[in-house]
Amino acid sequence: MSEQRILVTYLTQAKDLNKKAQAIAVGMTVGSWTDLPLAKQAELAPYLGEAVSATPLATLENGETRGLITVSYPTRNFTADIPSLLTGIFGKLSMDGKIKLIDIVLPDSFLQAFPGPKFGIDGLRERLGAHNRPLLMSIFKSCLGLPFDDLKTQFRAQALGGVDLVKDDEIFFADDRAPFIERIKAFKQIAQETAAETGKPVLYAANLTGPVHELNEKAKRAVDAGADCLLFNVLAFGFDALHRLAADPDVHVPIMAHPALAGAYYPSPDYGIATPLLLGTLMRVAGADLVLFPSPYGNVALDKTEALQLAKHLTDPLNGVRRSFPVPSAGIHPGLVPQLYQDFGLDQIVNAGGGIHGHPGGATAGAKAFVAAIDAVIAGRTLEEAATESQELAIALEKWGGAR
Ligand SMILES: CSCCC(=O)C(=O)COP(=O)(O)O
Repeated sequence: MSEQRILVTYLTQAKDLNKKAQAIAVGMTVGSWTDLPLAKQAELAPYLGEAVSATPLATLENGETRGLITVSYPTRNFTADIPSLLTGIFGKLSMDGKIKLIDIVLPDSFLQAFPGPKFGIDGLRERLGAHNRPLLMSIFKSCLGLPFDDLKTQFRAQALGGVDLVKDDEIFFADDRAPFIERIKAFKQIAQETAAETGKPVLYAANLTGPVHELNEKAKRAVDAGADCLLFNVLAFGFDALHRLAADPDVHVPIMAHPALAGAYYPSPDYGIATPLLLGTLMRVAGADLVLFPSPYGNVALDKTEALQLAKHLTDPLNGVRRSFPVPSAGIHPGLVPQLYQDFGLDQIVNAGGGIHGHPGGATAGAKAFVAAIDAVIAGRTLEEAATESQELAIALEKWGGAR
């Protein structure tokens, strides 16, 4: 059977897109080709990249063509990890003029080396016993420097409002006032108390930080202490750190990927890595169970087409790799729930920090407003109708308005 190849698509510009694709295929693999003696060519042929296609999109004022090119790479060129993949297909190329990495299609033989999410959408729904609605998550605002008791109060308030998950802020590292393991134990205890009151479980996602070689050990200690979920700043640590956590059988809790630093990669139309690949395919393949990304509506907005494509990359069939939960975030308030539902559907997590804590009635009321909004869209009702039965939602709509 012939070796399966990795297909890589780039957006670039050149006088001749076909020639550029050929130059990349050779330059990113064996380095030079036509000048080599025939015997050497035969020896190196199994390692040679191939130009697959060139699709022009526009002719530029300087006479160059802007377009998509696809190059295929033999899987034998890589070790089965994302650092080798990214370096091999885009390492020095990322610094060589206008070129953006758009998509990677990994063959089965290569994908098998990656864990993918341990739990994914179905596993997380199972843990929460919540199958027929978007989930709801709230974010501590703020964490840093607060006394432990304040954090406990914040956790209790969010949980009593009926959220499914509470996550740390991603900038919560200096936790000497509320140490990592102690937080996990304390919030677990509070979660048990609030579940007895509300009838709803709530999971706490603790921010996993520290030296990269200590992460797995720290994650295991968290699991032993009763951790429900881990928040992880994937791009700061590197995709391989996520891969190693997801592949570790002792770290049997869902991992939530935060997009911190992603703005250094995706916003340029000409450079970097496209968001559906960066925060979609790569996060999922490396093992993120939940992936936060900027929603198209908030204060840190992502282009809507890209956000929808990203969510598809997290949830479309991918050779048996579990689906990751899309978590469109930033600037989310209850009035946006119908829009979120229309755009991202059932399998998403509605996630809010300011939209919960900024409620005039406090975090419990803020969470209740979201619960009422989610129940309304699932029942096919308008928020205005639901607000006649939920004072918390009525107050939220008065403060933030409805969907834009
Ligand atoms: C840019 S996506 C990550 C969103 C995030 O981490 C966050 O804290 C959002 O907070 P908000 O108050 O805008 O809900």
